Amino acid sequence: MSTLLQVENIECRYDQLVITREISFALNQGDICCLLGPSGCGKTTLLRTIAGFDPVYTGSISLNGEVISAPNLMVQPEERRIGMVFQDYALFPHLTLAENVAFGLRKFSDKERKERVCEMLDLVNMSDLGHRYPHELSGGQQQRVALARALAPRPQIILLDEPFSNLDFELRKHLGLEVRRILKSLNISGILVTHDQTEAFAMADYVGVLNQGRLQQWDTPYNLYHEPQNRFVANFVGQGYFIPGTLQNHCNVETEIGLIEGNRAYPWKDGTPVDVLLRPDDIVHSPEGPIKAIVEQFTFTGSATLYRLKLPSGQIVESMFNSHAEFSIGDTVQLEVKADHLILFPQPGANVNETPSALAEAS
Ligand SMILES: Nc1ncnc2c1ncn2[C@@H]1O[C@H](COP(=O)(O)OP(=O)(O)OP(=O)(O)O)[C@@H](O)[C@H]1O
Repeated sequence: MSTLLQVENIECRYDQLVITREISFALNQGDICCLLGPSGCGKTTLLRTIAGFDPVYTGSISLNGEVISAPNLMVQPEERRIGMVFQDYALFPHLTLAENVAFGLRKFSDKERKERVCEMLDLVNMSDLGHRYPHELSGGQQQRVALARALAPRPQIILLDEPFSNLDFELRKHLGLEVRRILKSLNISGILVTHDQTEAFAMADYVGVLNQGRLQQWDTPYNLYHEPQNRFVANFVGQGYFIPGTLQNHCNVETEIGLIEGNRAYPWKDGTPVDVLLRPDDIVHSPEGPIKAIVEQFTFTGSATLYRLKLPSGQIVESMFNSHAEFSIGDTVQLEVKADHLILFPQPGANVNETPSALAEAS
């Protein structure tokens, strides 16, 4: 597979204010990625920079091996073969849907333009509605037309800036999967900006987690959840709580709920104070289980119920119970830990005293 987009060590600024720094990632032809992060972390700035609306201060962006952004170099947005889909659809209200889709096709012949408009409206399941105006459509329909318009000039890559955030939950889920299907069927790459993790996981092959203008991790959804590289990613992606403990034999942790056994070695000395990440699926309801906790809160989700539980020390953990196991706030429940691998971080200020040779021995 060939690299389509290469973002190398870019820094973006508004005036002298640094917004994103040291951002690097690459996207292969046909891959869909997502930029995920809290409000204000720089997702839209990064997207606008890739689109060519904003310059880079350092580093470079290349598309198909050609540099399109570097300090003092900025290929114009319309020359980049990059399509954009915005949160507010941004359709031209005075043009019909067909005219909206045809808008970027001025260089095509009349015949080609007509064919392309039909093909694109068909692709987004709107072929019967080409004569309508945007105000005659629902939000979901308008966003489909916006996608058709962005895809019509055959871009190499589509940038989607929170495209579903004005839509209700069910429609977002449905449209997200549909957009993925459409992009995959055309082998067109996409970059989606969102702060909705479920959307990112459902749509993207790779997710870049940003915080305060820096890329924290670029990885598959599976790895972000199971192998977070730092505390920010561990907290931001998925649910879960850290509980404190001390490292033993490089892989196990002694905690208030007993010895939690891990199956991988960490390079820190025995006795290092660590925090263990426990996801709701790492702690399971077990009527004979050795751990007792009090129900603080619960959220019924249908097939399962997420319980927020207080351990004797006051430490909070979460656990996903089968929804048939019903408990009320204040009830005592029994639990056991079933974590197959442990995600540990040294406690802030801990002297970790890394010992690579000990790691080799332990593993
Ligand atoms: N035109 C601008 N001039 C100056 N500062 C800006 C400009 N646009 C954005 N910023 C600032 O840059 C930072 C990053 O904004 P950006 O819109 O990229 O974040 P975001 O992650 O997309 O946030 P959100 O999820 O809320 O849309 C913010 O602090 C914002 O105030």
